[in-house]
Amino acid sequence: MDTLLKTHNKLQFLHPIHGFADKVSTFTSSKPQTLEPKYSKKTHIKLNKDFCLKASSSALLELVPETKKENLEFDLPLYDPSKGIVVDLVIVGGGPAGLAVAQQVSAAGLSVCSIDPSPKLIWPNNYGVWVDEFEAMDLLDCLDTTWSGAMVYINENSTKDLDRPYGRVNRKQLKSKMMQKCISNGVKFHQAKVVKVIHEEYKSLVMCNDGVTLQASVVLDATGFSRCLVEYDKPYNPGYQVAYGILAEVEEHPFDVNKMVFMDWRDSHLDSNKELQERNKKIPTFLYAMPFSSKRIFLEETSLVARPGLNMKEIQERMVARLNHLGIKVKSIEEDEYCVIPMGGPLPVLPQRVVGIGGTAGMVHPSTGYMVARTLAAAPIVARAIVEYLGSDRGVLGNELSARVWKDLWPIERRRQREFFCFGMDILLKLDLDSTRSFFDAFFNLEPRYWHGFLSSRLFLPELLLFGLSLFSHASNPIRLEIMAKGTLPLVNMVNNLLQDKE
Ligand SMILES: CC(C)=CCC/C(C)=C/C=C/C(C)=C/C=C/C(C)=C/C=C/C=C(C)/C=C/C=C(C)/C=C/C=C(\C)CCC=C(C)C
Repeated sequence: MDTLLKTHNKLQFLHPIHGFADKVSTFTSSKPQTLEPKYSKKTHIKLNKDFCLKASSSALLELVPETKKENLEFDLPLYDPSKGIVVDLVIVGGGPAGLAVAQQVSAAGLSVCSIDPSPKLIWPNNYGVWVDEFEAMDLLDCLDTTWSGAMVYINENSTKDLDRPYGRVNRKQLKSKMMQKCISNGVKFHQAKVVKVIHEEYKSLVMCNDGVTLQASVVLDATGFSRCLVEYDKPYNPGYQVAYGILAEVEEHPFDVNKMVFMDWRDSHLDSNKELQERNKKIPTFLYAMPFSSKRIFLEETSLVARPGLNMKEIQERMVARLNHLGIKVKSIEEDEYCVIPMGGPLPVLPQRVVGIGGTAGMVHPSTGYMVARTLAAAPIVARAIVEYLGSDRGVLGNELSARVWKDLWPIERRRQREFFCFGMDILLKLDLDSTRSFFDAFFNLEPRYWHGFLSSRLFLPELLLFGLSLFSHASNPIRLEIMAKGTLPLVNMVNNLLQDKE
């Protein structure tokens, strides 16, 4: 993980592992002040048998072990700078997005070099996806746990039982699988950070912090939210998803191990702390949980989206209060994670010479913060475009080639879809706890094709309009009024943006 990007509302915004991007810009760490991301696995700290968290987040943080970075055991074929050859594609960032494109472009016989400061490091964070999304990409073997469905707790009296299987990504398996394919296809690796790119008419020079310069026909920026090379020309004003999560061994927990907890909006744990409760009513957080067994569970207190992002300490306090209330006694913590995910905001300049994918290319779902599945599904589109244009004898190179790849990545239908998702995010930003509950009550009452399609970016503008109308018709009168009052300006903005965006 590279550099501190910016400090915002006391939160530290870090690069994700280069290019890794669903629930991203996140890091696993033992202490919130730490700027370097850390990764810990199975380094439990064992506690007294009857230790129980008291109402303080510092007690929780004390359980977090010192972290160790875990690397994959691969002998990487290294790029040889002495040869001075022009490679077809240089990919900056070795996250899922970057490796997926590397794997697919190299499979077509083109030369590819992947640049990353830690190419063997296992990606941090617990990534969740809907099982059907990974099944469609033949990646079921990269899920280590699946649940037959998911629960949404709207409030103390109302729940939704979502009949859609959910899974946790096995990040080690996913990365190993991609690396193996890259290696057997002849991808070369260079361990460094990129500091600058200079473009000539038909090739680009990629300069690294170790003094090495690579020459490439195409450069792909897959560095996640660091937006290392891709340029933006509009003010950056995203919402922020902020979350704190722990993978813990507990004495017991109240959740069904066959269902993951997608959202728990209950707030009775804050009854005895009126100040926290008031703040939670204005900017609510929910619990997201993956119960692996009756004694091992991943728990994450999450602010869906806020601008500015919610303070991390506040989130930790809310989490501790919730765990106490639920009677969850944490015995040890395997790892923890801090997540700060920018959502929405403008797209990069389209087109531009450097090509992008993932967070750097605006691919986080603006209403949910999810990205892995969408990015992995976009990788073949980028790879196919690069192979088609670069491999053709039509002489498509330089700016023209990049423009065509960008067009394939962000065709008009996808840009319109994103506008609608940003409109959704603008509404979410304005909802307090009560309205958020009513909103999701209506959302999860929709026909599955609507809510599945919305969350998995499978609906395009005409269907999204039907989705919006259907949500409106399922909503209670107060939330309809709220959508009209708070959604009018975002709706006008969306319509303006849609009208201005020409093919
Ligand atoms: C990194 C890691 C590992 C982590 C991170 C953290 C977490 C855990 C996270 C989680 C998350 C989640 C769970 C999320 C979820 C989300 C969701 C569900 C979302 C949803 C959303 C929705 C929406 C936004 C919707 C919207 C709608 C609308 C806008 C509508 C409207 C309507 C109207 C206005 C009416 C009229 C009509 C038309 C327009 C046509």
